[in-house]
Amino acid sequence: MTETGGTAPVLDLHLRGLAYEGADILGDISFAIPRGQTVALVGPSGIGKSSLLRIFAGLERGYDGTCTVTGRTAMVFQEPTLLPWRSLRDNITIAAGVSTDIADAVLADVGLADRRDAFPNRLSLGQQRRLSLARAFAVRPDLLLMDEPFVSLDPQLVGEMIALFARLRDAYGVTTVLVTHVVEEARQLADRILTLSGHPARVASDTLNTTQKSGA
Ligand SMILES: Nc1ncnc2c1ncn2[C@@H]1O[C@H](COP(=O)(O)OP(=O)(O)OP(=O)(O)O)[C@@H](O)[C@H]1O
Repeated sequence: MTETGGTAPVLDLHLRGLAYEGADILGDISFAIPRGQTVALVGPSGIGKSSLLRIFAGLERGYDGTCTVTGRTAMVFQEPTLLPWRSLRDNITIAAGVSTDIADAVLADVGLADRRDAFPNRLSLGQQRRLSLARAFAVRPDLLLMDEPFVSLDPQLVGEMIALFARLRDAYGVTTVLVTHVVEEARQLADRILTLSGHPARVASDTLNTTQKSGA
């Protein structure tokens, strides 16, 4: 999945620091992510993984440094954050530039084509997660940010979601940052594993993953 090919990185980070209420959370962290790469961001609870993801998403402004993202971002959260009063299709078309045709195509991609007029509260947890993935892919993001997207699912569903994500990522060729505390998920999905540690957090290791199972 890694395509460096001389193009500008999708993400270029030069962070000098992020503090909340006077407490230094993130320190000096610099790296770039080439187009097409899947990066797993790992580290202990509370280290600042979600904070870093929020910086990438443009949701966190109070940091020192620069973060340049080339193109569109989409985010998949731990919880699906769906709009219960809108149909599945309308949950997807709410994003700017997403037509009903695109919504229907992406719903078919995740196996929910026949449920497009249903409401999210009629879906199983697994279906809700699939809808959440569909919504993110529908905007054709240049950078997909996923914050523990497979948490609190049973092991069979985790396996299905990992396979679905890998299939969509390969089909759409999207660059991804996946926050996870599950080492096996990182090994299965990532081209590269960035580990945060310390207070304030820095990159403790940045390694290419040679054990990735293709197609998950
Ligand atoms: N808006 C905020 N205001 C104050 N402190 C915050 C805020 N957001 C996060 N923190 C603190 O910053 C630190 C890093 O939080 P963050 O959620 O980024 O960690 P994390 O590595 O994603 O943790 P986890 O794996 O448990 O989700 C934690 O100590 C957290 O309590």
